[in-house]
Amino acid sequence: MMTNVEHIGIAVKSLAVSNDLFTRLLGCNPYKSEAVASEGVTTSFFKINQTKIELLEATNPDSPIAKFLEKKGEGIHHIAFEVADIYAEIERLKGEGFTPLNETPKRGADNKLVCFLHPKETNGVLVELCQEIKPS
Ligand SMILES: CC[C@@H](C(=O)O)C(=O)SCCNC(=O)CCNC(=O)[C@H](O)C(C)(C)COP(=O)(O)OP(=O)(O)OC[C@H]1O[C@@H](n2cnc3c(N)ncnc32)[C@H](O)[C@@H]1OP(=O)(O)O
Ligand SMILES: [Co+2]
Repeated sequence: MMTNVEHIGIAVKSLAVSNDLFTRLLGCNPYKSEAVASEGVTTSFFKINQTKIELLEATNPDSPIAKFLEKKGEGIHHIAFEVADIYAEIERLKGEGFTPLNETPKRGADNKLVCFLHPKETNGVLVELCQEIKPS
């Protein structure tokens, strides 16, 4: 079950430039910056009440963010939905005819397990599912 929009991902050319821009825009500082090597990105996160914005900068030319910037330029890259049980949600979506890009959830930023759906299946919007990793 999807519970809420967990974050909106925005592809940027330069985190330094966009951190400054979003700090002035939102009136608050990013609360964390985190590199996720497996995705070829460095992120920074802003939070206003329950709304999270994830800025993403590419760390190598093969990164999905580098490709996106090349084709579409800076802008909204994905919408991430929080799910209660990512494994169950992947099975539910497969039953609805979707093909997750990664059937096995992978480690994302900000202590989350994540899974993506291709934008060609979802009206041109890259969808991310994410579930918080709880301490065992
Ligand atoms: C920080 C970790 C994590 C978190 O915890 O929050 C993240 O958010 S990581 C974010 C970066 N990682 C990903 O995006 C992983 C999932 N994405 C992918 O696997 C790929 O990007 C893709 C969606 C499969 C596309 O890859 P590929 O087919 O190799 O790229 P192309 O450049 O050839 O694009 C094909 C086609 O799709 C369009 N496209 C690509 N990305 C997007 C997008 N984000 N939104 C909308 N459309 C997208 C692209 O424009 C091409 O369209 P056409 O040119 O019309 O064919
Ligand atoms: Co994301």
